Amino acid sequence: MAGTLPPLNTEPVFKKIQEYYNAHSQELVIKDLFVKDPKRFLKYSLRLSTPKDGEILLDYSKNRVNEDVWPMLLELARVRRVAEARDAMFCGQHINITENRAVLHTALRNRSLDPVLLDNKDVMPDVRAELAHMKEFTNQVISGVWRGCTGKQITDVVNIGIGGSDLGPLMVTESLKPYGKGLHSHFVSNIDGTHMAEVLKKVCYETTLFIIASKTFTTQETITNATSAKTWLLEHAKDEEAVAKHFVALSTNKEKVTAFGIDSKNMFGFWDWVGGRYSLWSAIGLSICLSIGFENFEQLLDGAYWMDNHFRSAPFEKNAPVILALLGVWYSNFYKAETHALLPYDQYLHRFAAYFQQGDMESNGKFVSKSGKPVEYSTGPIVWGEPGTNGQHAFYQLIHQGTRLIPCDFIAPAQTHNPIANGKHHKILLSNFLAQTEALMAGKTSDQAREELTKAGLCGNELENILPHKIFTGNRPTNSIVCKKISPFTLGALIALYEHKIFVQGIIWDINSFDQWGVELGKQLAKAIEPELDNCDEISSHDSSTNGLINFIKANWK
Ligand SMILES: O=P(O)(O)OC[C@H]1O[C@H](O)[C@H](O)[C@@H](O)[C@@H]1O
Repeated sequence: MAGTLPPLNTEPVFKKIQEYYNAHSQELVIKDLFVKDPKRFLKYSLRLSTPKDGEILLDYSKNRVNEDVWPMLLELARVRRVAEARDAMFCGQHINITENRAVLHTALRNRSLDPVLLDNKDVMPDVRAELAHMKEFTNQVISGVWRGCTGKQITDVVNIGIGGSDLGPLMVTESLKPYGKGLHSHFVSNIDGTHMAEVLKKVCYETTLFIIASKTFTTQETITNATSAKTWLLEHAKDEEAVAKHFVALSTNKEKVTAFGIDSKNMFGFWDWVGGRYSLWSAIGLSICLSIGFENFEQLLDGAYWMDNHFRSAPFEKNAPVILALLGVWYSNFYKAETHALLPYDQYLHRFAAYFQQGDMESNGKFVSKSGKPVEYSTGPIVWGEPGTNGQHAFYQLIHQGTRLIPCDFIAPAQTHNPIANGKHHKILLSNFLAQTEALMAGKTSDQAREELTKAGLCGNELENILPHKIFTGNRPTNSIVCKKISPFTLGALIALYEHKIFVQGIIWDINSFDQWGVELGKQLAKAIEPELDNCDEISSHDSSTNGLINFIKANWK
């Protein structure tokens, strides 16, 4: 395993980058860099030649990097021993040190015949057996061989899970809707009874399959929702035997699944070396299989596997996850950017940013290094975003003219699945995709704004008063990722690209990207509060704010 790293800010190359930033950051004006170097696009873009569904283009030329700083950033990845850490992950070392676990979601999409050894045992036979089980079940449900308790074919699938057991399947199912095989997919995650109640209004017990997705099978929201779904089914079916036809479980915890009343024959397993937020490639992907069919799920795995190999083999200067990671480090640690926006120009990708909010923020939202010492630099950014062009009419104002620097990734497919109105919609969508990164980079100078206002007939005080509001400082950095179309293969590759970006950043920041202790405290306190909501007694055991809130709720809930 890679040895201990010194604090990032003490690395000589980090200090060199800091010095460079202090002396030269004002000179890094992206539009000027393009003027100076006609080959800039070629130098700072990467065409990923995938074997299926076309190339993927990563254009990172609209960033505040030049030939001085970029090699130093690449050097930073080397001195932080990213390659060694990457190999340790792929080779099954226990890199999740606080839980003493390997991190092997890449084995789930290992499409080669090579073994993947974990503590000297090949995990691949178990992985393949689980995939075979998923395939068999998926085909049975889609073809109508698997039937509900009254003999009717399944028409609706309800995935009950939360966090990693919800966001991945939901995002992929939405992203790949054009590949749907006819079943209706629903997702219930929130403990708020409204989520379950609204889904139950839409489905019929005879034709609905509930998938209870939970790595631990102890998550309060999921178990409560699953219990309510079971009660609902039994109220209608009036037969305990119905559970076996309408409930399956996806989990690592056989004991708890059986205790819940789901037969282990109807359980799809995975392992503690699959992190929740990296689990869509495992049995947790069953709702994806049921939506798009098993062959398409395999394509998703193929795409991710292709990206895994790219990450493992490409030199850093041509390695897409490493490039994205280094740009993120540059803006987070030197420009002190707080956030990173993911902006897909594809309506099907409308949950992409939400998915990577968990992927990134749960992985890299850490304040201590692997050795347990507080870090003296910022780690994971706030990740957010909405699909274009909706975002343009909402929050892009701040990206263009606000006081904060917000690095953005723009993602678009050249082809749409829905070329309605003779492709007009997609042409407008792509024009906006292209215009935004150009506008963010180029901005609008005072002279340009003045000229426009003059042409519009303004002059004197009227012109001078409005002028400052019309200026765009520009120089706002973006990456553009373009693929041919959003296919299962391409999506698999895109997801793996971001997973590995997050991994590389975690290594550079020397944090454990694979635990999530930060979500525990709130759960503990909620457990303590729950019994206090059982009666109308006035509560005084907390701080006065929490007491006040509890007592207000109690006074108003009836
Ligand atoms: O799959 P489960 O065990 O039900 O866990 C669901 C989710 O809950 C936890 O609180 C974690 O923060 C997530 O990483 C996890 O994905």
